[in-house]
Amino acid sequence: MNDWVKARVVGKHCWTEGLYSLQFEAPITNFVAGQYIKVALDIEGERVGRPYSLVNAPGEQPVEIFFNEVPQGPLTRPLSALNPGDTVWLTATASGIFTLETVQPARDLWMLATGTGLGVYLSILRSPDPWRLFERVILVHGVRQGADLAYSETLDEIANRYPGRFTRVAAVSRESWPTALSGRITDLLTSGDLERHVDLTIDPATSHVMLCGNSAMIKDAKVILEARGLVRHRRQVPGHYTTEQYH
Ligand SMILES: Cc1cc2nc3c(=O)[nH]c(=O)nc-3n(C[C@H](O)[C@H](O)[C@H](O)COP(=O)(O)OP(=O)(O)OC[C@H]3O[C@@H](n4cnc5c(N)ncnc54)[C@H](O)[C@@H]3O)c2cc1C
Repeated sequence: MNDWVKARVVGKHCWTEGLYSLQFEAPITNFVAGQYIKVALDIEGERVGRPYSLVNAPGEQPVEIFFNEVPQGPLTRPLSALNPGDTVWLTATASGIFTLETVQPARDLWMLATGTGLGVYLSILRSPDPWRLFERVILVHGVRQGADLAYSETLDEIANRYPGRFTRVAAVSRESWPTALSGRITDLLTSGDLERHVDLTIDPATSHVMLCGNSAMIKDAKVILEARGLVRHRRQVPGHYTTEQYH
């Protein structure tokens, strides 16, 4: 059973066609960075809910999600039509284990995201956790078009707050973009271009890798990482990479 609470939309941002952030006034503060809530609307008499990572840090308001419209998706089309003042249902309790809670400290934390998978890392980056556990944090955001590179001001602020410790890499796969590497994250891993660009190597002795986004990226990245000796992290058996699959 979901513990639904009614929440009011207090902010909306459209980054580019079909790519949105929504902010809610809701009593959800007690969560671990990296967790998600469910967001629901009553559509034709039925409550349609889907999980969304929290973008805000624990204790910060407003509650925020980052999502893209999915053609024929039952929820995202009506969700993107909401405006400040409208109401939605949210689960009051956040869930999920894609957090840094059980991860062993290492030198480098690599956060690899495709599309809206960026959102979960914003919450983690805004929390004290990565800065307590890792010396260097490398965020890699893979998108199809340069216009999909959302939250750049937020990422600039984080870079300014942690000089020399935070590196952010954009990878754009379907067009050439001035500030980005060209290609998919997995291809840039295979070619070595990503690590050459950052001047760091993903290695089980020094790295923890988080993977968030679509199933193809996660499946291919797992193969690449395991070939290099990284093993999946589990609560009871610490390893080197963790995953959160959105679709
Ligand atoms: C733990 C978890 C956290 C998630 N967090 C986020 C988040 O922060 N932001 C976000 O945008 N989505 C997130 N998702 C996906 C989200 O829950 C919905 O599936 C998505 O927003 C589409 O909802 P829908 O009802 O319109 O379509 P659905 O009925 O959910 O899906 C319709 C079809 O679209 C595919 N699909 C789902 N999401 C996408 C996508 N983003 N792009 C392309 N195809 C997709 C599904 O695999 C399915 O085939 C998360 C999923 C999980 C499991």
